[in-house]
Amino acid sequence: MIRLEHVTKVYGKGKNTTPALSDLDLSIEKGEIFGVIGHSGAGKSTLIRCINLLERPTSGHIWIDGVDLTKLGKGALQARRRKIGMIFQHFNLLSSATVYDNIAFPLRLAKTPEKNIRTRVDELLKLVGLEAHAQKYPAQLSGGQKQRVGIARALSSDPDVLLCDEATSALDPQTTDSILKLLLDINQRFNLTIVLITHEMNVIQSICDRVAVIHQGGIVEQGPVAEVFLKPQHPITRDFITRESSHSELLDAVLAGPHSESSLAVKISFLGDKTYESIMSRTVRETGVDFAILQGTISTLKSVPYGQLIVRFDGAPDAIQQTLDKLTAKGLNVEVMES
Ligand SMILES: Nc1ncnc2c1ncn2[C@@H]1O[C@H](COP(=O)(O)OP(=O)(O)OP(=O)(O)O)[C@@H](O)[C@H]1O
Repeated sequence: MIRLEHVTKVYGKGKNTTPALSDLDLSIEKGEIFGVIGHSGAGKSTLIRCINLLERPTSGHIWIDGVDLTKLGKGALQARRRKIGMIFQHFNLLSSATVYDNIAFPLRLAKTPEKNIRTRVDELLKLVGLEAHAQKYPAQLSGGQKQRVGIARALSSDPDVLLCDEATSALDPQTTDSILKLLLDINQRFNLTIVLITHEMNVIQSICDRVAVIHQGGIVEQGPVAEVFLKPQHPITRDFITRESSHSELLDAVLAGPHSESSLAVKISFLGDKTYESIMSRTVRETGVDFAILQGTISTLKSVPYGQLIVRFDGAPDAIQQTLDKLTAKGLNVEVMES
């Protein structure tokens, strides 16, 4: 549905230029929630703003439903943009307008009759759970409520794509969860394609179907979220995932602590039903190695259970290797740790 082809963006002119995106290709399917994650300055905002041409690429093409946006004239681009909603980290609401008027704003711009506006705004207020706040001003709302207004406003012209620019970065964890749930609900109810950028892996983990990791203006890794979590290939991806799984200094200390020469620290990841099976105990019974649990976590990737166990195996090297092979053959992801 959305395709970025050889997109390059360089800010500035002459000697004073900053490269932001370099020959970037990306495909996003209709109805999916696609996350782009990267560190500060990686090019996330530039990328998402290129999708609706808020930022025009220096070169390359942006295709949406087979139409190259970079080739559209002003009027046609404006019409297409109306079908691409966007929400922002700092909400970008009109402070002097009520919640109702903020949501009505794009409809008034499009010269929609007031009667139709009322029906649509009432629907949207209900959808985002703000029926009781229609006449309030943004300053009277919490961050989460402001973002709900942002979402309602973005949906007012019934878009087929919603772009989310760090939409939860200014919110506390609990409010973040409620906004992510709302986005997931909207995606499922209306088959709306959602593209979000974030620097937080938990956002990707909670609602995304696929993820791309951006670094220095290029995509270094992408795939279904479960696949990328289980087998991260690029060091930047590993870094994001490790931090998310609370790979703490405490764990580093435990890994470096006293242990026998014959032991080996291993990270084992489980997905789906395997999370509940007693694969570990059955395997070590077969191979005769001992193990100590150093850390264990369980969470979900969207709604799929996902577990991670860091253990230290103790036994003959052959028996440990056999254990690792058996765990891998049983579908677990096994990664030997450094110390
Ligand atoms: N308007 C601009 N003019 C000049 N350089 C810019 C502009 N906007 C972004 N850049 C530069 O482009 C690069 C990518 O910036 P971008 O904002 O896209 O990254 P980001 O991943 O969104 O970062 P952050 O998470 O900090 O917002 C950075 O080097 C940044 O300094």
